[in-house]
Amino acid sequence: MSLGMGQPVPAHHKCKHSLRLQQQRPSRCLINASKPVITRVGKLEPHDAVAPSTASAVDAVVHDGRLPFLQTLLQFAKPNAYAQKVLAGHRYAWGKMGLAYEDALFVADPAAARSLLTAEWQNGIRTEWPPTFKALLGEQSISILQDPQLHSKLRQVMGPTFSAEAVAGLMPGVQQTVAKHVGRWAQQDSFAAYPAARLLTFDVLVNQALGLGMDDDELAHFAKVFKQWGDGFMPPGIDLPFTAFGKGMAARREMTARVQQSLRDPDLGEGVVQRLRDEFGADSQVASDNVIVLMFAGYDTTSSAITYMLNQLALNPHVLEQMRQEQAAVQAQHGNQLTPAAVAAMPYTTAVVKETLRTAQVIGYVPRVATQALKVPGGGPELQSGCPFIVALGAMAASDPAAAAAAVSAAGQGSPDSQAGTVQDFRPERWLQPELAKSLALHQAPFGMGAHYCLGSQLAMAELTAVLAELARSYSLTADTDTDWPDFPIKRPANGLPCTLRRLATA
Ligand code: HEM
Repeated sequence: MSLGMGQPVPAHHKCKHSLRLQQQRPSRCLINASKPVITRVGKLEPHDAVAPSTASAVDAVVHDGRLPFLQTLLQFAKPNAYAQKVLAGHRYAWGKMGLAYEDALFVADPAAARSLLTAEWQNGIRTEWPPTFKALLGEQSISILQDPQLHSKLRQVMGPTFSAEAVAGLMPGVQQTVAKHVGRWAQQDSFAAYPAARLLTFDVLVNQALGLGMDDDELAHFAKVFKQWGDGFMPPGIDLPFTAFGKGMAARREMTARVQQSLRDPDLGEGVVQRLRDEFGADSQVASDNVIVLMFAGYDTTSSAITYMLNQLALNPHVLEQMRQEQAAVQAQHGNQLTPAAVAAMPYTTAVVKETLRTAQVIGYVPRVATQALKVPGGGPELQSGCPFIVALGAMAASDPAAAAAAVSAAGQGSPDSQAGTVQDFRPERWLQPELAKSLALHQAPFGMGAHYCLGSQLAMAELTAVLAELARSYSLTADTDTDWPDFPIKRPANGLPCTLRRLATA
């Protein structure tokens, strides 16, 4: 799901003081701000990866990452990059957020972030969405609702569809859908990867995961409706027929009507839609809001990741080559089906999926608000009730010393492609090095953490794996990778990523 940092926070949750007051007296959001700001102390160092922060007075020091007004505009096009700029390599930073230019705490300490999000309901932490998100997703959707019992019930009802076992059962359909779309891509001289990946993930979602039974025409129509709906999330959210938000709301009404048609269908097959209906009733808003939120959460995110993966493969042909060898061995032993045993026999391909998610940072941050006074665990600062904060997943991932360590070790071995040696280098093999596992597990959280941990992570991994297997087994790939990647409302290539696929003579 894409999350909006560059969005106004509702007034009742704002820290009320101005920037000028912030600089003159202790912040309402940050009790320890009266201490002197010593930015060096809070900086993430490589040893932090293996020794997560423990209670310590010095950790409470927060970097002052408040940027000049013009620089805060970066949050609207590249909020993940903005969060990293505010943090500037520190565990915690005090930065500006949203149209209203509010103060928020940015958190990049992996242990503290995990601890905060794991117990978020108990700690009075809530997801904090701007009004456009609430209106477009629905007040009763799992991401928006503020009732812990209903949240837990929804996870129980929807979870079984997305468990590892259930996704293994969906895999034949996912694999078939992927083969159909990739085959169509290869029939064109060139195709734009981003819209093509969107159509693929929409197909998987509505027909495999949700069982809504859309044919190609309806699929193409609702993919457009969905785009119109997605465009509505951009602020300022004025509900008129000609504004993006107004058109988004019209799209939501059309989607709700289509979802309700399935909910009321007596022949509806087994699955998550049927379970929502049985639990909450065919006409309930809880059921329809949560079918829609599943589409929202699973569509843009996965298509963004697939597109970024194609970009990385085009830039790193040796990775595709290495997967080809692995896939040939897997096919020889397990046949063509991506059974659990076959997937378990492809560690390098799985490492490519993980490295894609690490470098793509599809969701670079998750926004929250403290609804009661809160001490950030592990010696972090204190927040007062009403203070917004951002868990900066992207900054955390980028501070992972395992990334830099792999680059350094590859350079030491004289690897030909190791000159750059930065954490952004695409090196799937880092996931196969046992000595880096602890650090990667601590810092990499592409699917979030804790109470709101991504419900569809297994499905997303399955889709990425199926695309990689299909490409490596049967196609060569080139792409125009010379493009910018804005990341709001979702990370995507400005040029759509024109690609060419050719079927291998041996396929
Ligand atoms: C690469 C693809 C994906 C990424 C990177 C991703 C990432 C995330 C993240 C970071 C969160 C946590 C948000 C928060 O803490 O506020 C989340 C939540 C969620 N995701 Fe995903 N996701 C992906 C694919 C999917 C798919 C395929 C589905 C299902 C079809 C899905 C369903 C959900 C749902 C329902 C939630 C809300 C869970 C809750 O609030 O309890 N996601 N996702």
